Amino acid sequence: NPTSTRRLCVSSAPGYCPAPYDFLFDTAVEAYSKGDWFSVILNMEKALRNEATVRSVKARCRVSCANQTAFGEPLGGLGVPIPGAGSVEDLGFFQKILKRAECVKSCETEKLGPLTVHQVSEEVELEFKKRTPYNYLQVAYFKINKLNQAVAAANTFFQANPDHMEMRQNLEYYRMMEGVQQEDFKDLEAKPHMAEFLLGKSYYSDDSFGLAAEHFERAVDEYFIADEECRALCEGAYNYDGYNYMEYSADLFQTMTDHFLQVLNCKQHCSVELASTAGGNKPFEDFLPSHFNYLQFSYYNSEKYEQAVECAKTFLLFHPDDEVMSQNLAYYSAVLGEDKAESISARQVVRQYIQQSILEKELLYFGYEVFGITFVDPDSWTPEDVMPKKLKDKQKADRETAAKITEEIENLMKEIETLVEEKKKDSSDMAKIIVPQEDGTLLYDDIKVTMTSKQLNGTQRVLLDGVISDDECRELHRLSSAAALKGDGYRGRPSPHSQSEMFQGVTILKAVKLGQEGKVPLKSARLFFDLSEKVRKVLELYFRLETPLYFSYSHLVCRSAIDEKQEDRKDLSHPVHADNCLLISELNECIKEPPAYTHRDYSAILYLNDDFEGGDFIFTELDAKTVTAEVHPQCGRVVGFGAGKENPHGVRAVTKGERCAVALWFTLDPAHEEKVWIISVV
Ligand SMILES: O=C(O)CCC(=O)C(=O)O
Ligand SMILES: [Fe+3]
Repeated sequence: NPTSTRRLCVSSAPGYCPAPYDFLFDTAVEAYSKGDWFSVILNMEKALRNEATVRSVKARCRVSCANQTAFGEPLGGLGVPIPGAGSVEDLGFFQKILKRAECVKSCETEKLGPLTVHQVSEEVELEFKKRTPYNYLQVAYFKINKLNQAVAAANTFFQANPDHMEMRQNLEYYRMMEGVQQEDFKDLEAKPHMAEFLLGKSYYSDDSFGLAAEHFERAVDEYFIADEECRALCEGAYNYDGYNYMEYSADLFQTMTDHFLQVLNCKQHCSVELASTAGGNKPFEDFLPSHFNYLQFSYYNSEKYEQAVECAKTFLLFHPDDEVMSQNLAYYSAVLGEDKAESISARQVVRQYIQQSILEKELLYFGYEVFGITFVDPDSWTPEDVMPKKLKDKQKADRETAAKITEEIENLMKEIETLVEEKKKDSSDMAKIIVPQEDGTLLYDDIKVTMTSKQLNGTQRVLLDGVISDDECRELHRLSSAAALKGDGYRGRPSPHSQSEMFQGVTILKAVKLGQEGKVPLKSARLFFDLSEKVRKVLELYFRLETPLYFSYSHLVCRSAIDEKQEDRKDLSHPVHADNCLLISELNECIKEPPAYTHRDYSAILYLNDDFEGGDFIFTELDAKTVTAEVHPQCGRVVGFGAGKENPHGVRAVTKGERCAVALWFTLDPAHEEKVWIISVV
C-alpha cells in the first residue's frame, strides 16, 4: 500500500523503508561463514528484494515525474521572440528542470528513505549483476534441506555464470536426486520479456504457432515495460569515467550536454541490454523488430490474416525495404482483401518508439559531430540518412584508409618476402653472371659507369650515373622531409658534423614504420627499399663479389646550410673518415676496431639532387688532406667504394641549400645484415 509506505518512510521508521541491500548482503555473507543458514537466507532474500525495490522505485519515480513535469512547450511560451524574453523563457525551461528534480527526489526519498543509504559500491552492484547472492542461497537452502529452492537458486546463478564448473556439477547432482523436478530448475531473475520471447521461439520452432504468437505478444508488451525501466535508470549520475572529475570544468551548457548525451547513449543502449540473455552470450540481433517477424508468420499460420498484416506492416516500419516482408504483406493483403488490409495500420507504440529513437540518434550524432562525443548506433534498422553525411563520409574514408594501409602493408610484406627470396636465389647464381668490364660499358640498361677505380685514382671505387630517375629522386627527397616532419615534429637537428648545417635523416625501418602509421606514403618507403636493393645488386656485380652483399645499414640523409653561419667557413660538412676503421690521420693509420663499424665492407652513396652549393664528395689519402678524387653529387649518381682504409673520404661544406643522399653500407657477413623484413614486428 503506497500510502502507508509513504507515511512510514517519511517518518523514517526503521524497518519499513527498505534496508540498504549492500548491508544485508554483507550480513548474509558473514552468516554464511558461521554456517548460520537461516540468517543467510533471511538476509540474502531481503537483499535481493530490496535491490529490486530500489531499482524499480527509481525507475517508476522517474517515469511518473516525466509524466507530471514533461518539458514540452516552455512555460508561458511565446511564438514571437521579444527582446529580453529569451531569458524569461530560459527560466521557464529551468523551472521545469528544478520541478522535475524535486519530483524525482521526493518521490524516491518517500519510498526509499534517505537516498544516500542506497548508494552502494560498484563491487556490490557487480555482485548482484553476477547473481552472486544465489550462490550463497543455493548452499543455505541445501543445508536446511529445502531442495526445490536450492535447485532454483543454483539454476538462477548458473544462467548468468554458464562457465561455473562447480555449479554445473551441483546441477547435475540435483538432477539425479529424488524429489527434484524439472520445474524446479527456474530462473528466478528471468526478465519477463526475454522469458516470453524464448518461450515464443520454442513454440515457434515446434510449429505451435498459436502459442508462439501468444508469447511473442506478451514479450512485446514486456519489452516496452522493460525498455521504460531501462531508460529511466539511465538518468542517474554522470559517469566521469576516464576523467578526473576534480579537473572536469565545463560551463553550464557543456555540462548539461555532456550528461544529457551520456544519458541518451545509455538509453539507446537499452535495445542491446534488452536483447541480451543472462549468460553473457551475444545479444539477439535486430531483437525488437524480430518479434514482429515471428508474429506475422505465426499469425499467418494460425490464419489470422488481420494480425499478420498488422505485424508485417509493423516490421516494415523498421525495415521498409525488406523484400520478403513486402511480398508477405502483399500476399496477406490479397487473402484478406486489399481494402481491408489497407485499413489496418502498423502498431502505434512501435511507430512512436522508432520516432523517438531516431530523434535521439540525431541528437547523438549532432553531439558526435560538434563535440566529439562518440556515438555508435546499436540498431541495424536505422535509416541511412540519420547519420550526417559528413560523419558518414569521414567514417567511410577512415575505413578505406585503414583497409588501404592494411592492404599496402600486406603487399609490402609479400614483396619484401619475395625480394628476400630472390636475393637468396640471385646470390647463389652470382658466380655465373657475366659482368661488364671496367671500361664504361653499360651495366644495367640505364646505368652508366662514369668513372672507374683508376679514373678515381684509387682501388675499389666506382662512380655510376643513371641509377635512379628524377621522379625517384624527388620522391625520396619528399620522404625525407615528411619523415623528419612527422617523425620528430621538427624539420632538422643541428648536424653532428658541422655547426653551420642542419641534418635530417630517416632509416628504411623508420620509413616503413611511419608508412604503417600512415604518416608517410608507404609507396615511398617501398621505393627507399627497392632503390637500396638496386644499388646493392649493382655493387655486387661491379665489384664481382663471390659471396653476396647484405645490407648493414642505410640512411637517407639531408644536410642543409644554415644561411647565417656560412661566413668564413673552413670546416667540412662531413670530416674525412673511413667507414669501417678509425682513421688516425696524424699516423697515416686506420685501426679496424670498435667503435668503428668493422663489419662494413662496402659503402655507396646515392645522390638525390644538385640544387645546392658546395657539398662535393672527396676521396683523400690516409693523411685526410691530400684529395685524390672529387665527385659532385647529382640525382641518380652513385659513388661506391670499399669501406676500409683504402678509401678515406669526406664531404665539403654545404654552403647553400639542401643536399640529400642515401648512404648505404653493406657487409659480406650475413650475421650483420640489417633486418629490413622484420618490419612486421616493429
Ligand atoms: O654524403 C656523402 O657524400 C658521404 C657521407 C659519408 O661518407 C658517410 O655518411 O659515411
Ligand atoms: Fe662515409
